[in-house]
Amino acid sequence: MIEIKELTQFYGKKIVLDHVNLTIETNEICALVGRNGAGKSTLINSLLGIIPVKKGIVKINGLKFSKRNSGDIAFLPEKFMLYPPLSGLENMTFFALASLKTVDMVRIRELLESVSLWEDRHLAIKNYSKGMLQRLGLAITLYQDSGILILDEPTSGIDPMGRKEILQILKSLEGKTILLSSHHLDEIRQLCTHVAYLEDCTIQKFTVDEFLETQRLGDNAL
Ligand SMILES: Nc1ncnc2c1ncn2[C@@H]1O[C@H](COP(=O)(O)OP(=O)(O)OP(=O)(O)O)[C@@H](O)[C@H]1O
Repeated sequence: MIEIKELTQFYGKKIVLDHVNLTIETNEICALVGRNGAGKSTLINSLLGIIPVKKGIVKINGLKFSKRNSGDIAFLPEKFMLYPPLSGLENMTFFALASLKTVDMVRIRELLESVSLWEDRHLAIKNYSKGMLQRLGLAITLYQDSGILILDEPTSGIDPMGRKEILQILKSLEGKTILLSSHHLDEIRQLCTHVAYLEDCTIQKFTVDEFLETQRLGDNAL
C-alpha cells in the first residue's frame, strides 16, 4: 500500500506538489497522469526516497523511508542501463546478484519465460528490439518480488504489439500495488483500475471510468 499525506515538494521557491494526498491499495493499478512538468517525476522520486520528503508523509506498507528495506519497492525507470554486449540472461543474472545478492535460476527462468524471452536468453541485448529490452527490464524489476511496483512509462516508444505484451504481463500480476506513469488513454483503459491526475500541484484520484468520463467532457487533457 502506498500512502501520501499532505506532501509538499518544492525546488527553491517553486512549489511542485502542494499538500498532495494519494492512497493506492493492494491490487490497484493506478496510472499517474499529468502534462509535462506537472510533477510526476517529483512524486515518483519522493516515493523512492530519491528526493527527501520536505513536508508531509510518504509511507510504503505503513513504513516511512527511514524504516524501509531496499527491496520494498521495485522501480522500472523509463530509461534503464543494461550491458549491450551481454546476453539477456547475463544481464538478468547480474542485476539479480546486484539487487538481492542471490541468483535463483528457477525464478530467472520463470520470469524470462513470462516475458517471452527465454528462447532469446543467449542473444546479446545489443540485438534486442526496444520491446524486448523493455520486457527484459520488466523481468529484472519483477525479480525483486516487491509488493510495490513503480513503472515510469513502461510502454514508451514500443509498437502496439509490444505494448500489448507488456500490458498482458502487468495484468497477470496479483497482490501488487502498482503506480505507472502513462500518456496513453487506451493503455489506461485496458490495464488500470484508477487514475491519479496531477494538475496545478495537486492530485485527484479517479476510477478509470470516472476519469474517462472527464475526458469525454473535455475537462482534462493528457
Ligand atoms: N532539480 C530541479 N530543480 C529545479 N526545478 C526542477 C527540478 N526538477 C524538476 N523541476 C521542475 O519541477 C517541475 C516538475 O518537474 P517533474 O520532472 O517532476 O515533472 P514531470 O511531470 O515528471 O515532467 P515530464 O512529463 O516532462 O517528465 C517542472 O517545472 C520542472 O522544471
